Amino acid sequence: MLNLKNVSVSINDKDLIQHISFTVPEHEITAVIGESGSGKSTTISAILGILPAQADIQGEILWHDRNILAISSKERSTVGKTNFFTIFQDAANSFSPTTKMRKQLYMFSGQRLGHKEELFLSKMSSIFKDLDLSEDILQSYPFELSGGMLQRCMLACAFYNEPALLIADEPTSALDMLHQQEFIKLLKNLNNRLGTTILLITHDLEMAVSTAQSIVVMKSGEVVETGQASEIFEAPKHPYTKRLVANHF
Ligand SMILES: Nc1ncnc2c1ncn2[C@@H]1O[C@H](COP(=O)(O)OP(=O)(O)OP(=O)(O)O)[C@@H](O)[C@H]1O
Repeated sequence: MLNLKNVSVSINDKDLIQHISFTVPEHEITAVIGESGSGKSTTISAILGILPAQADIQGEILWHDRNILAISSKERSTVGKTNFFTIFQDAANSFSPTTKMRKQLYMFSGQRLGHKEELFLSKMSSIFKDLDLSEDILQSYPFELSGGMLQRCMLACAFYNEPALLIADEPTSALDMLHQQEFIKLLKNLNNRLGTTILLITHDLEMAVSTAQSIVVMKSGEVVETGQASEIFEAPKHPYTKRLVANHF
């Protein structure tokens, strides 16, 4: 479904990622792992079409066999809006501090799909129950909620949108261990229940192996290894992956 072929990004002649190729199979969870600066965020920005204006991008990003790098920015934005949903690292930064959660959650879900507020409230209320979130949250400002709650609110929007592809960019790095585990459980639940394809970006190999079916390992702007999570864990091939596995387990 999502297929990156030979994707390279440079800014002012500096190579950020080089000849990246990997596939994100439909209905599966794929994790991209790599140390800081390996090019994970650049890869996500390339998929979402949010690279800085001065960036030069080469290669193909195929969404259901359609190269989204070769279509107009208007078409691209429609493809993104109707198929992708992204959860970023720190949910607190995704919400405006001066607007109550009800309005913001509506904006990220019901409004995005053209739903009236009534429909939004009934659908969101059942999602809140599933995620064990109190409806009082709707009347709160973001600063009144914990990081874990805000991140779960973003996930509630993902459940609402039922995107074909959910991109989760280091979604648990601002959470403590307990909330990390809870969040990953909910992410798996979304994948199980709705068949949502998930691209999880993380620097945590342990989380990648326990969450994803496939893993893409990045280092210095390149993909050095891809494979089933069990293969990567049991028989890593690239020296960098071997080091990662040895250090984590
Ligand atoms: N706008 C930019 N201009 C120039 N260089 C950039 C820009 N954005 C990122 N880079 C460089 O590109 C490389 C890849 O960065 P990127 O943020 O994609 O890595 P990452 O794996 O996501 O790291 P992290 O886990 O720290 O977010 C790094 O060397 C970074 O300094």
